[in-house]
Amino acid sequence: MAMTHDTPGSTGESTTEGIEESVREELLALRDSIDNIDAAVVHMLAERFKCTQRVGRLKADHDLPPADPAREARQIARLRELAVSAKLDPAFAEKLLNFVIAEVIRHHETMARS
Ligand SMILES: C=C(O[C@@H]1C=C(C(=O)O)C=C[C@H]1O)C(=O)O
Repeated sequence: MAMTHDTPGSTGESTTEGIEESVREELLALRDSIDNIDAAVVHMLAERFKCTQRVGRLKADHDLPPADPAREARQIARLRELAVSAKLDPAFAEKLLNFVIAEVIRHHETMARS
């Protein structure tokens, strides 16, 4: 899953110059909320990885396999249902979860080797 994109804003120019004041205010207010949501996502992911690191330790100590495909299938089915009820594209929710799980499994594989 490609998680990067071009970032034209990273060179310093802003899209909020030269636009109507009320539009600019609404855009800035929405961006404030987006920044808060992004911060929450980072904090939630950090907590999730704290848990998965502990799972990885348990698995490494007890010679359990890094991945559990049956568990993943249940998580994906559940997340797709949650996405539908939240009006989020379930295919996107599945891709995102798979992306996170792939990283977790990579960590668990590293822990199993050490
Ligand atoms: C965290 C675990 O290890 C792996 C990672 C998972 C996850 O990130 O949710 C789920 C299943 C496993 O493939 C687990 O087995 O619970």
